[in-house]
Order: sequence, then structure tokens, then C-alpha cells
Amino acid sequence: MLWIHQLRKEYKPGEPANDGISLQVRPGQVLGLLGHNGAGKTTLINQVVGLLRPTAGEITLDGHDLVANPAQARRSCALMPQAHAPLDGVTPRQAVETIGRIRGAPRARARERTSELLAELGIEEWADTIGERLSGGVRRLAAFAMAAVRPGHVVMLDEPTNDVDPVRRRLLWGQVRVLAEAGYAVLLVTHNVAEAERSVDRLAIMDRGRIVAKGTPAELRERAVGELRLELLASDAASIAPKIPTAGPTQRTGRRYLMPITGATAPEALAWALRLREAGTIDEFSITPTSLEDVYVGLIASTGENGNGDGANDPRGSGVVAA
Ligand SMILES: Nc1ncnc2c1ncn2[C@@H]1O[C@H](COP(=O)(O)OP(=O)(O)OP(=O)(O)O)[C@@H](O)[C@H]1O
Repeated sequence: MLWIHQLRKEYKPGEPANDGISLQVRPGQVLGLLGHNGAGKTTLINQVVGLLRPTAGEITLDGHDLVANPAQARRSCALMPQAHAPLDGVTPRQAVETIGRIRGAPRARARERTSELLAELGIEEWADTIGERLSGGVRRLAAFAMAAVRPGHVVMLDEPTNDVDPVRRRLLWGQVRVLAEAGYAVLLVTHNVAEAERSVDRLAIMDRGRIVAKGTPAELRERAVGELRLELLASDAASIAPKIPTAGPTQRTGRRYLMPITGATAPEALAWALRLREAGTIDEFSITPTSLEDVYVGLIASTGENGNGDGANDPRGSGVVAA
């Protein structure tokens, strides 16, 4: 089991990029790390894989101290980094097969596994195309194959689906599950909350270097305020304050407003939204079940990092627009 305890990293003394991070990932489990830009996710991954020395804290794998032994960390953990894989001058097949060999696979096994992975990820047709001529998405998928061809015990994926088209993203998430079923512990960073919800066993949400929530997607969804949400798209920049009972604070991103509501107040919310639309105050609206993304945005907003800074999280709001 990968065991992380009270991990801290300071790039500059007294300014932690992450702090108090405690996590466990079991073999066969996929742990998703969610968090906004700069939350400290890549720092955490680089600490685990032995590329960054923690300022404090412990990381062990099956009882072995990875902080004291970064070479073992690199052997035991396969990493798909956030930056594009170095594929210049080589083809995906050559790159994946070479990594497989370097990580100890016999030649025939490395070759066979490479072909399997490139086919399963839907990039067989570019298997023998030189790196410079590959699209961003194909490079990303090839990088995933490089991490998956011969992992140690842990596979770490830093934003694996960036640039990847929706069909191949599904194939990639399928392969993430295949890795877990084969007994690897998978730690993955993603910004795609909706996809993570379907593909991970557990989630940890990071904000400004700390873990602010963790649990299964279902457990995290239970933290939602209100089982429904009313979403409004304002027709201009005016502020809209709820004229209905809401179950929690309004979140605002530009013209978009999200208000948590309950089933009992949904008819009232619907009538209010229809009036706003008729008055031309909003362009459109929807009432939908609360998703994990809402919980995530709510958690980050409640710690003061949603960035609009205009007081729209206050349900009373300001500059009320009446319908
Ligand atoms: N090499 C470095 N030197 C100094 N500060 C750094 C370094 N790398 C990261 N940081 C800082 O540490 C904090 C966490 O960065 P990190 O890259 O871990 O975040 P992240 O959650 O992975 O972000 P993103 O989603 O944008 O990739 C940020 O404030 C960042 O500016």
C-alpha cells in the first residue's frame, strides 16, 4: 500500500506548496486528486515519485521508506507527467517499447504489451509515426502507454486526458480501470470532475496545498447542499440575488449563477426563473440534480478561492434584480 503521512513541501522557506497531506492508495484502487491550478497536486506526485524531496512527512510503499530511497520510488512508481512526453525523433512504438525494456520487461513482452496498449488506446495508426508529426492528443495517449507498459506497483497520471478527444478519453479511462484490476495502485490528477466521478474509487480534493475533502464520489456527493441546483445565465452583468429559498450560498462565475435548492422548493424556483426569463433578466436556466462538480466548486468557493471576489457567494447578494 502507498502510505503518505503529513507531507509538506516548501519551495521557499515558510511558504508551503503543500502541507499536512495524508493519503493511502491500496493495490487495485484508483485515487483521484482534484484541485484548481496551483493547489499542489503535481508537487505531491513529484514528491511520491522521488523527483522532489519533501520538506517534512513520510511516504512508504509496502512499509519501504520512499523518502529515504528516491531511487526505489522511481523504480516502484511509473509516472505520466503533465508535460508532453519526449517523443521527438522517435515513434510511439519505439518510445513505449523502450520504456518497457528499461523497466525490466523481456523484449518479446515489451513488444507485445506495446502493441496491445497502442491498439487499446485507439492510436495504432500512429504507432510508427515520428513524434514531431503527432497531434497533442496522440502524444498524450502515447505518454499514458509509456507509464502503463511496465509499471512498478504504483501508476501516477498527471492530467492524462488533456488534449484527448472524447472517444479516446473513454478508452483511456477504461485502461485506467484495467491497471487497477491488474492490482496496481493508481494515483491520478485530473481537472475533469465528471469523468473522475465515473472512473475513480476515491477522491481527494486539494485547495491551496491542503486536502479539504476525501472519500468515495458517493460520500462526497452526500456533502452537497440541496439535492438540486438552479442554474441561471444572466443576460447582462447585473447581479441576481435569489428571490427564492436556497439551500446554500449562490456561486457566480461571470454571467453564470448556481443556486442549490431542494425538491420542495423546485416549483417556486421554476416559477421565479420563468419570470426572470420573461423579464429578459436571464437568457436561459436549468434545474438539474446536484453533481460532484457542484460539490467540488462549492468546497473550493467556500474556502474563498473562486476568484470572482464580488460577494456573489453571499446568498443575499447585492444589486438585487427583481423579476
Ligand atoms: N519549482 C517550483 N518552484 C517554486 N514554486 C513552485 C514550483 N513548482 C510549483 N510551485 C508552486 O507550488 C504551488 C503548487 O504548484 P503545483 O504545480 O503543485 O500545483 P498543481 O495543483 O499541480 O497545479 P496545476 O493544476 O496548475 O498543474 C504553486 O503555488 C506553484 O506556483
